[in-house]
Amino acid sequence: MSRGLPLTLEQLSVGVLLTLDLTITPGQIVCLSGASGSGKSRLLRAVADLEPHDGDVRLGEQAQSRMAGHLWRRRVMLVPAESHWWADSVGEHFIVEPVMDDLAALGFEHEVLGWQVSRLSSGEKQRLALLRALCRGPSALLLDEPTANLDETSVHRVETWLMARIRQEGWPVLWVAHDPGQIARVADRHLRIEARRLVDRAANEAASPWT
Ligand SMILES: Nc1ncnc2c1ncn2[C@@H]1O[C@H](COP(=O)(O)OP(=O)(O)OP(=O)(O)O)[C@@H](O)[C@H]1O
Repeated sequence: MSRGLPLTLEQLSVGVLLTLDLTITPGQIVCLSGASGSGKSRLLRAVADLEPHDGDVRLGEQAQSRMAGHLWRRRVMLVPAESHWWADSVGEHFIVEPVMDDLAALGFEHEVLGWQVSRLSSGEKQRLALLRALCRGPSALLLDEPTANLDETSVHRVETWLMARIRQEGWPVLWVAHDPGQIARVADRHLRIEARRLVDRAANEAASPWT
């Protein structure tokens, strides 16, 4: 591992969130929790340079402010809670064809690439959007509730697959999660938005999703 680059938030502020400083090391999963509307998705969008913000983000030595947004997002890959699909078939959305091991790990056969997007369930869309993002060769991942639409078995399957790929590739990861069980399973560090700041919480600390 550790062939990846660190992702560093420097004096970042977006919306009501106060200035944030954070370094995510290669292969590290930082889970981000917080009440609904506390600013988790906006923070991820700012790190992806999709939302106006103050401060800067660095991937290794590369500053977001000195790179075109579309090039930055190829490296710092946001997987939003709601995936976007623009072509008719699943396969048309993959720049690089996924390997069988990854398809199988997510519960798909190769033929899924020929399926029409219109027939996909919300859980199938979510798993395929994750796979599509990882196939693009990112250097860092921003995951916004990546298992929100999945049943319990699929949640565990996706977590196992994601963690293995993250460790293998050395991606720094910011992962928005509501479920304390998931945070306990996947987080190397747990940050919670409280009173407009990021507060360190124990990864296995139970937290009400409403507070
Ligand atoms: N472009 C914008 N301009 C102003 N306010 C915005 C903008 N986008 C989002 N907001 C507001 O910022 C707040 C944080 O939104 P955000 O989507 O980040 O919440 P969240 O923590 O991800 O919530 P949830 O867990 O419900 O998804 C919300 O009150 C939202 O209405």
